[in-house]
Amino acid sequence: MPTFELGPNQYGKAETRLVRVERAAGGDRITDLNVSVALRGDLAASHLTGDNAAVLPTDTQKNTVYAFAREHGIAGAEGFAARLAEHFVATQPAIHEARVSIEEYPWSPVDAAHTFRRDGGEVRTAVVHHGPYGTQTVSGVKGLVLLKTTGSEFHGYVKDRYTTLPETRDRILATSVDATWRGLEGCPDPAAARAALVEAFADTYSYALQQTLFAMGSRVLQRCPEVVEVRLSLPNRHHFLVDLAPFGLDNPNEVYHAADRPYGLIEGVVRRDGVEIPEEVAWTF
Ligand SMILES: O=c1[nH]c(=O)c2[nH]c(=O)[nH]c2[nH]1
Repeated sequence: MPTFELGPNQYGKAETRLVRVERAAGGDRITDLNVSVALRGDLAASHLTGDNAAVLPTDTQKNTVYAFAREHGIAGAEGFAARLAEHFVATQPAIHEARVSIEEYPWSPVDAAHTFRRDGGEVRTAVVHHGPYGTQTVSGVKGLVLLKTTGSEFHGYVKDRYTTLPETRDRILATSVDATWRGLEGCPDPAAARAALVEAFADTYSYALQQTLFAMGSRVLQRCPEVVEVRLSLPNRHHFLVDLAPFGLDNPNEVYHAADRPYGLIEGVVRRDGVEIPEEVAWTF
């Protein structure tokens, strides 16, 4: 008779959508979040026998997210996530670790009163793990789309019998930045890190997206002294010059085909030298 055992497990309310309005005479402000809670602890009984004595319902977790937004405000995704994570561990004897992941959707005011415009597809991210190891915060940005029309070359690469790509001394460089960064203590300023990414993409003369990746990660480390590690995932959004010769037209770097796939995917981690970086807490299955 085969026997089975329960492996790692976690549970929680995923994707609680929360919009908070701060009403003010000078113009309202909104915070638009997608909050996911995951809890770990002594939860085997629920899985093995259906004994829910240690289970804080996911519905209650969702209510806690809304109640905390009212009681404590939000004041930054990282702080809000940490407050929630600490609450679940502090108040539930069976819960030893909590992870709160937040996606924040940025909105800009279109007037000085109460109308807003969603800022493209860009998302801010914050993930807080809280447990016996303390509190670890990983901040980030997803879908930050950047493009430069020049200042990018690509040549000198390996050529074999399958290579058709022409070398270029002038190309469009475009990407959609997914980045995370973490610090040794406290939570680094997410706006400063984001600004550093954009600035380095813009002012780095690029011979490869790989080089731009390192420059972007390095700039975050320069600008944010608390950050020890930056992870970047950069799809190369290829823009191919269209051959207009069949129509009797030249194409002096003007008309491009923006290909959506396949795309090169350049990924890497940039770390601060000589600093002991604590192992990242990441729950996986
Ligand atoms: O910046 C680039 N890096 C590459 O590795 C690569 N490969 C490719 O086909 N184009 C590019 N561009």
